[in-house]
Amino acid sequence: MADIVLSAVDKIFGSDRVVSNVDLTVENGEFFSLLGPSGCGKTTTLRMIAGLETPTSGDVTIRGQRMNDVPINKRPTNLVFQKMALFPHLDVFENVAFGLRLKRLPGAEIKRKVGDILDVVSLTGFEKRAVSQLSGGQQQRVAIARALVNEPAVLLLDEPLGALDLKLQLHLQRELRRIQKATGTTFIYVTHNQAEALSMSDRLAVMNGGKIEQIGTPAEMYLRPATSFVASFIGRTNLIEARIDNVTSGAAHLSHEGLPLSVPAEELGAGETVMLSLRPERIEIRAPGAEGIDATVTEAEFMGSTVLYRMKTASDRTLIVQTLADRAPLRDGESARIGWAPDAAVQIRQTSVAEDIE
Ligand SMILES: Nc1ncnc2c1ncn2[C@@H]1O[C@H](COP(=O)(O)OP(=O)(O)OP(=O)(O)O)[C@@H](O)[C@H]1O
Repeated sequence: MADIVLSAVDKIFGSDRVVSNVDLTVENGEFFSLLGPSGCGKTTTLRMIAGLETPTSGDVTIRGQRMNDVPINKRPTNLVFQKMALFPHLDVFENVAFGLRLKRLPGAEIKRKVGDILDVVSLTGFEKRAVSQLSGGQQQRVAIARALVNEPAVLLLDEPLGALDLKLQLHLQRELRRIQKATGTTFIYVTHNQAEALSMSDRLAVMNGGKIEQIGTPAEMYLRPATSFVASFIGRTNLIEARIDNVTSGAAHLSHEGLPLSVPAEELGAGETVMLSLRPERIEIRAPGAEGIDATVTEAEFMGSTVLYRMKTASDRTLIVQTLADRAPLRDGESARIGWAPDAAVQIRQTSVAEDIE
């Protein structure tokens, strides 16, 4: 059963439509991320699921029940923010036990539940520790334990790792994924960090300007982006606009920089202009004289296992090329033969292009 369904949800603040016609289904037990740049409406969407905001129009349904008018404390959801306020005067055990004490559960049951959840978040042995004596990552795990101990059907997480350093973020990403699988809780995770969303999610939605651009698995989003925004926001890409030369048996043929490309044709015809995404790793550096074109390195970025080049072609176009760092890197100004397989690009719809934030 779907845990959460948003249908035609709009949120308007004053004259700003910050969430626009959002349709979304999250399945039971899924790790689902809302990914997008700052201000795209992902937090507002999460807050409407939590009950902190009311949709201007459309419906939010959780486990088959329409939630629009259900107050936050009556929803089967719990929220974890970037900076969780723990109770500084209570120890770890009491911070986690807080919600259970409010429910007046028997002491033995509270002890068992808190013990179980501290085990899940790898904090067994920290029960009596003051929260002020914990690291940032440990505090965030206490916050997550406090939310999970109430056994919510859905845990809503708004950039919960945003305030932590990179190493801790990477560690807790894996921990969160493990916790989610161990408890089977549905997670809806808001982030602007594409690497985080790709590595953790079963599926994700990319939002831009209040709208959902695409929903899919991480591999689908990367390998078959639907729009120019998704192609440029998730990973890097070369966006190519080209005219179709001819169409044969379901494939449209065109060329870029004189090299052939083809995409499944469906409803395309010769002469039409299409937009394609050609990932940097699909462009190969070839031996001198091999089939391809010559291009000159204008910038080389050594990234460890790979090298990223910006290369200029004879017609003064820049292509981004990424190769394994298994050969001596090309230097600025050096020229090389490059090429690609005809099926290296995918067709996309033109929307906006994500700004390079790196
Ligand atoms: N209560 C409010 N009143 C007016 N405008 C708001 C309110 N809350 C959010 N907004 C606006 O709605 C837009 C979307 O905000 P939202 O917080 O949902 O974005 P976001 O994608 O989560 O961004 P970020 O990652 O920066 O938090 C922003 O332009 C924001 O300024």
